Amino acid sequence: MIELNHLTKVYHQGQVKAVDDLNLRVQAGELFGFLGPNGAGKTTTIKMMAGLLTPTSGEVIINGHNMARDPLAAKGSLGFVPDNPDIWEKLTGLEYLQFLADVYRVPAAARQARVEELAATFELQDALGDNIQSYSHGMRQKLVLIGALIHRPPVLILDEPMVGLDPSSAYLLMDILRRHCDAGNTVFFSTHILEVAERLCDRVGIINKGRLVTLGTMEEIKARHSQGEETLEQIFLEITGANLPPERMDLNTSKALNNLGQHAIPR
Ligand SMILES: Nc1ncnc2c1ncn2[C@@H]1O[C@H](COP(=O)(O)OP(=O)(O)OP(=O)(O)O)[C@@H](O)[C@H]1O
Repeated sequence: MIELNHLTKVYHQGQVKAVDDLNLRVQAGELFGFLGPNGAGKTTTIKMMAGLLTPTSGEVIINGHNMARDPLAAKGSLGFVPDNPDIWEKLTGLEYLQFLADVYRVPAAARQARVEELAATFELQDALGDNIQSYSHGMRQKLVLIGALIHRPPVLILDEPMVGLDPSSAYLLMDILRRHCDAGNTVFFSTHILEVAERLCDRVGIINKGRLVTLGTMEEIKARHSQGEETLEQIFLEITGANLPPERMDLNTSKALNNLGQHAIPR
């Protein structure tokens, strides 16, 4: 479970309020999508949730542990995938995973089986002996994902996890996120791919200029913000005040969806 209470982050001695009094609860078993235009405050929120940034005020509670008061327990309860998979390039994939398994105190007896299972799921098993510097962006992203799942965290937080993944890997990731939730865990991820959020998430929240502007299931959001058949993209444009025509608004969205091709998005 994730709980954010009055979470606020101010940069530049008060000139930029990146996150403004954010209140949110994401339950166990819930897959939550965090949407917002560029600069809305998504990464800042996620970095505070992961314990990488100190809030100006407010609190983050992960699986019942307060991030400020009990950071080890809070961080031990979460897996984190940052928006850029910058990892130690001189290590092999396996060394990187062993290091994370040490950090998260994964019992030695369980380690090998978990690494093998996750590497097989992401089809990375043949590359684990190679230096990370030889990995493609997508392979690095997969390795970071495996590292984030190595300790079976009850809370998984991901910042734009679909970026850089090919269609089948993106599909695989969505399936894994859904299964992680169905096993009773909490998943929170930011995305620009609105249709992925629409099809995959139990609830979504849209942040704009640091404030949570709407929150709920797709049905709830549509009932609240639309008169008829608007898509999430149209609602998003309307409530974030973006005024580009939909076909130009988010090239990532249409490109990513084209890439996904005929893959059905798992529910
Ligand atoms: N280290 C920083 N110092 C000063 N301002 C910052 C810093 N990091 C972010 N900001 C500002 O805070 C606001 C929110 O940024 P943030 O990166 O959280 O948005 P985002 O929703 O993740 O954007 P994007 O979708 O483009 O990644 C922006 O106005 C940004 O310029």
